[in-house]
Amino acid sequence: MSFLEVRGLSKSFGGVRAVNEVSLDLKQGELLALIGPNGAGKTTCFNMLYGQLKPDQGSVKLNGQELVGQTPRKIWRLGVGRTFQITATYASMTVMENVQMALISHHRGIFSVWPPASRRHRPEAKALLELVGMESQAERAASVLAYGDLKRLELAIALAHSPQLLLMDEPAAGMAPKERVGLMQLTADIVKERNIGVLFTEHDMDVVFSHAHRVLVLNRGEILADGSVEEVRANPRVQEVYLGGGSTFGEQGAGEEASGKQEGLADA
Ligand SMILES: Nc1ncnc2c1ncn2[C@@H]1O[C@H](COP(=O)(O)OP(=O)(O)OP(=O)(O)O)[C@@H](O)[C@H]1O
Repeated sequence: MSFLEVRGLSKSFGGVRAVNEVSLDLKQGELLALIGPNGAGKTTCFNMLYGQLKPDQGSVKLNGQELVGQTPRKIWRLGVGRTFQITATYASMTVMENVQMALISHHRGIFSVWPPASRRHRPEAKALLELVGMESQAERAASVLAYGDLKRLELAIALAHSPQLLLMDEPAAGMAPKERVGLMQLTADIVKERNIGVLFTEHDMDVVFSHAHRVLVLNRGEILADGSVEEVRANPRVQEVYLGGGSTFGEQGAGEEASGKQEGLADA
């Protein structure tokens, strides 16, 4: 059963209809990709789901509770986490301290002098670092981490709040191909193990086709297709939007020529 129900979400900026009557459902344990060409409305959708942007109309229900009109803080409290394209960590703190701070916030801790933050929630923080494969780097400063490790740390921070729904904004952007596969496999494992729902945007089609359980295609603010990887790949309208109708998703390298920012449209 769907725990996230989005109905008729719309947003205009002046004369631009950025998102038009978008509806979607997400189940627990599902990894749903939201894809579309540049300017399709993906970020606008994410910002509305997370309360950073007020929709002109529509509804976003998490377990039946309306999120539209709530602040991002309240939405976060209700169980929605988000990771961003630009990782948000405290550079001067260690990896462990970053996760501890997130746990203090989750447990509504007060930043009192005693006990010091460095002693709080250590076992829980350690378990989260183990989950994302970062336990060996726990005492390193976040500032010296490789980009891929920063993304893993960001995931641990987002999970510290035990979200039911995780919104991931281009999680694999800027990563080397091997790191991308590793991060997405980790995300897929976490989705399964914790039975959470993940909605992610992505321009790298290899990442989408290898890991998404279902794919939603946006074009000019409207949903063009919603289905399994196989259904979406075979959809002529999707191929038209991405590749100008001149090729298919299965053809090596076709995507880069036709769609600028889109990457890796070869067979996943
Ligand atoms: N704050 C804003 N003010 C005016 N227009 C905006 C604003 N935010 C987005 N838009 C417009 O809304 C449309 C959808 O933009 P959005 O950023 O949601 O697309 P996107 O699919 O996330 O694109 P990209 O893949 O390039 O990040 C675009 O035409 C964009 O120019």
